[in-house]
Amino acid sequence: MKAGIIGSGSWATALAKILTDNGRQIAWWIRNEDTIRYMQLRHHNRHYLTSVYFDTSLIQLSSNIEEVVAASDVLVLAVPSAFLEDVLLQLTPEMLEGKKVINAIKGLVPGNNLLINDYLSEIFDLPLERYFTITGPCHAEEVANEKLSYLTFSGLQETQAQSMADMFTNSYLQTIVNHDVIGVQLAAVLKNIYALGAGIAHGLEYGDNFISVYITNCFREMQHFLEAYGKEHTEAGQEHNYNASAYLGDLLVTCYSLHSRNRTFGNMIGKGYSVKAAQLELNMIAEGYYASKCLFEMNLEVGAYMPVAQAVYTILWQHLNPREAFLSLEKGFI
Ligand SMILES: NC(=O)C1=CN([C@@H]2O[C@H](COP(=O)(O)OP(=O)(O)OC[C@H]3O[C@@H](n4cnc5c(N)ncnc54)[C@H](O)[C@@H]3O)[C@@H](O)[C@H]2O)C=CC1
Ligand SMILES: O=C(CO)COP(=O)(O)O
Repeated sequence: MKAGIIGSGSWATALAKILTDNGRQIAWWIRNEDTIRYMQLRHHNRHYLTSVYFDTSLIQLSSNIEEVVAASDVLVLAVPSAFLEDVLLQLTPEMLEGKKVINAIKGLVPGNNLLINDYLSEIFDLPLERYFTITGPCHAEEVANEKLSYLTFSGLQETQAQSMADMFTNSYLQTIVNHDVIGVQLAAVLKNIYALGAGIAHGLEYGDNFISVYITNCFREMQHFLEAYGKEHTEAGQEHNYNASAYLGDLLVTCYSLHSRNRTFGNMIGKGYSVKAAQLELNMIAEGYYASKCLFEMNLEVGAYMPVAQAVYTILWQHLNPREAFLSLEKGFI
């Protein structure tokens, strides 16, 4: 099974490293011709995870996405959610016929608030049986340094998810499989919002004691949302272990790790930067910014009690003063 990676940011680069470290041939779509030429010449990505060197004899590099799709059995989506539509609009449903898709994006499609599987089903007729996700607490920078990490592969059928996971498993990368292909995506979207909020709290100079209480409450809120969403949208009677690393673990790492772009972005907001200034300074994508709006709109239908996610949305999109927002959150925490 040959994988085609779509995207060339830090996560795409980390996933390409894992696959090629495992001796796998990959096709890799990189938007920018200069980045491709540089990779061919110097064997690394000039912009992201620059310490990672590749055996380029294993890689078919192309800025033509059709070529990469045609050469692959399974596509790994790893562009930030905000650019996904632009990238995929270059494809047609026929080009995806028979292909499997692994979504590594932790976000919803902005504008229509769709989960990536719903978007792929609507536009490309991709059935959920051919759709898988990669989630879990895993910063690309630690993959670059081969620090032991765990990724969860989800799919409707665990045996198929296992065959996706097997391509990635190695000495520094353990894999876990589950069938909660919808729940893990929502957990990943939510944890980005909460990590952004943890950054805001940090920027406001709350201490470790408060932040642990904050995260505890976020975890409860995450479960409320997943349960409320699940009642409407997934098969009844499915039990989920929210204490697993794809849910709780990713919330923890993103709220605490200094690698987190969401936390860093939030920290700047807490310190008084405007959204625009924080985006310019970060120069990378904080998915939680887009996710907070998508989630707010989605929750108008789902109706879960989401005071933290709502506070983050109101700070970022409606200019609520972060200090005031956190003062009112403080009162409701347990
Ligand atoms: N970085 C990480 O440690 C992890 C990231 N993810 C997820 O992976 C996804 C991708 O994030 P990263 O690779 O970290 O982002 P990044 O900020 O490292 O890279 C951004 C990428 O977007 C590309 N880009 C910029 N403008 C574009 C445009 N107009 N059209 C198409 N592409 C454009 C850039 O060339 C670059 O490849 C996100 O959903 C993120 O949540 C998931 C797990 C870990
Ligand atoms: O998803 C991630 C870690 O699991 C990456 O989080 P950030 O986008 O906040 O860096």
